[in-house]
Amino acid sequence: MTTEWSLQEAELPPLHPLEASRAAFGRRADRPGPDIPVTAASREAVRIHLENVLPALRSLESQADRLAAWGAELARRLLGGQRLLAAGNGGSAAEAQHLTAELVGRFDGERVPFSAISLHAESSAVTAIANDYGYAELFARQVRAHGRSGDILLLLSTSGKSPNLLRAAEAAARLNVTTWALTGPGPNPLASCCDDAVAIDAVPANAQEGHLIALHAICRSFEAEVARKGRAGQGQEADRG
Ligand SMILES: O=C(CO)[C@@H](O)[C@H](O)[C@H](O)[C@H](O)COP(=O)(O)O
Repeated sequence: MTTEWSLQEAELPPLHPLEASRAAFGRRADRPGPDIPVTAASREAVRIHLENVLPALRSLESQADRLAAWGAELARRLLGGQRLLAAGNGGSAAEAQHLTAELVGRFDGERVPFSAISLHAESSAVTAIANDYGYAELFARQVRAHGRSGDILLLLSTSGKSPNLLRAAEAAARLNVTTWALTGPGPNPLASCCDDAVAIDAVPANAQEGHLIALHAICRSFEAEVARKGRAGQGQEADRG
């Protein structure tokens, strides 16, 4: 802050506590919501949505060990030079991309980058494949291009029925690429045809929110395993002197 600016600030009259809160948060602190009318239907829709977050969380909690196992296994594979491929449609595409960004960039601390690709984010390949081979082939073709034996393919879907994800799982199986499905309520075709699945027992939008929590949980386990392997490696180095 420059001296000039600090002088100007000091000259301002002190804000009333309510005004200060308004300035900080952009709305009046004595009201629960924005200064626009809210209908009973809107309020009820929001209440129900928030209420439906809990079943998604409970469903995730009951599958915590599987999420921990996925994170640890993902760490072992990526540390061994394998790759994560991920895909989804719409909101699930955004979730998949969130995970690959955590792995290529970083999640919660400094570490090496890992190989992870969101297949739907390859815009030129996506438009070309959809245009030339049809939307159902979108991910299967990319799995055949990028997938190597021992890689992991994570497929995200609320319905578990999207044909392009089902075809991708089939293509992966032929290449010995491990398939994991993160879906809405099971049973569903995608969860059934993948090697392993976490199916969240909640309405679709809330299941989709649950997917982000699941991905971050996987990242926690992933980083714990990466750190554990790092410490074990350092121990071996020290033993060798
Ligand atoms: O985000 C949402 C709904 O929350 C939508 O964009 C949704 O992801 C799209 O309709 C998808 O095409 C649905 O595909 P899927 O989850 O059933 O595989």
